[in-house]
Amino acid sequence: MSIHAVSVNSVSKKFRLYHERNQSLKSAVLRRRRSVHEDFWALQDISFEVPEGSTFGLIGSNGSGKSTLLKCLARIYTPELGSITYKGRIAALLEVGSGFHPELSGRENIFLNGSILGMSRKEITRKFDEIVDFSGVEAFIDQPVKNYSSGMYVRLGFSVAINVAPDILVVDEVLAVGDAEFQDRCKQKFVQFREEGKTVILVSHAMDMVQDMCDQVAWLSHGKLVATGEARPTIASYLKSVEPQ
Ligand SMILES: Nc1ncnc2c1ncn2[C@@H]1O[C@H](COP(=O)(O)OP(=O)(O)OP(=O)(O)O)[C@@H](O)[C@H]1O
Repeated sequence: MSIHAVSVNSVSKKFRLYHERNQSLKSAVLRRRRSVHEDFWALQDISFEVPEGSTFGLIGSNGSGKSTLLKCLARIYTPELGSITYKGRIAALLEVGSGFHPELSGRENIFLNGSILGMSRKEITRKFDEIVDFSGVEAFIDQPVKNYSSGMYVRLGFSVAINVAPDILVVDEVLAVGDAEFQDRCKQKFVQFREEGKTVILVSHAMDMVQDMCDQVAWLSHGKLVATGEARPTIASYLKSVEPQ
């Protein structure tokens, strides 16, 4: 029986879409404080399991709910319905620069981001050199990160996230921002993760990369789960579904 690193149980996530939001006190009074909105279910009744030690991809067209699901997995969003259970420590790398303060230096941000991700100061100090080495931004480590390029942000963010020694690493499309050499290094790191029995969950539109790296995928469409399964056949079905007729 395989052990699950993550179990997603009937998860639904709703957003409120405002049509006429009250922008002023006057409009609030005139409309008796009611804003006009409708509920939009970005995820509906999603259930699947991610086997421990696997690399797992989320695929689907634009707006299908992949990033929303990743944010639920990273506990940034709380689903209205359903639950997610985890086995182990989770670290997430979602948006370029998330968890970084622009005015602080790279060095200070390593400590800030590391502690947000659950590392102690001692642990960060011990891993500091390794984090900087992997990121390749040592020449700029004492510059405020607001002066970094988006690739440099991602390098540093990814480097901190993998050094948290997570059991589960959740990564959004951000890696696409890094250059080819950095992407290669990240891929090698994912392979090493798998060998160490760790779990990676990633979102990407690069189907060749997903096929290359993932054991299994979940395919989303309009907030619903179409299929989960072995990467190759599931990606083939997804690509067939989006082919022009
Ligand atoms: N904060 C939000 N408020 C309202 N609607 C949102 C919010 N975030 C996402 N949505 C909506 O939820 C749906 C799913 O969005 P999501 O970003 O999860 O899709 P995605 O599959 O990651 O898309 P892409 O491939 O373009 O990155 C979209 O219709 C989007 O407009």
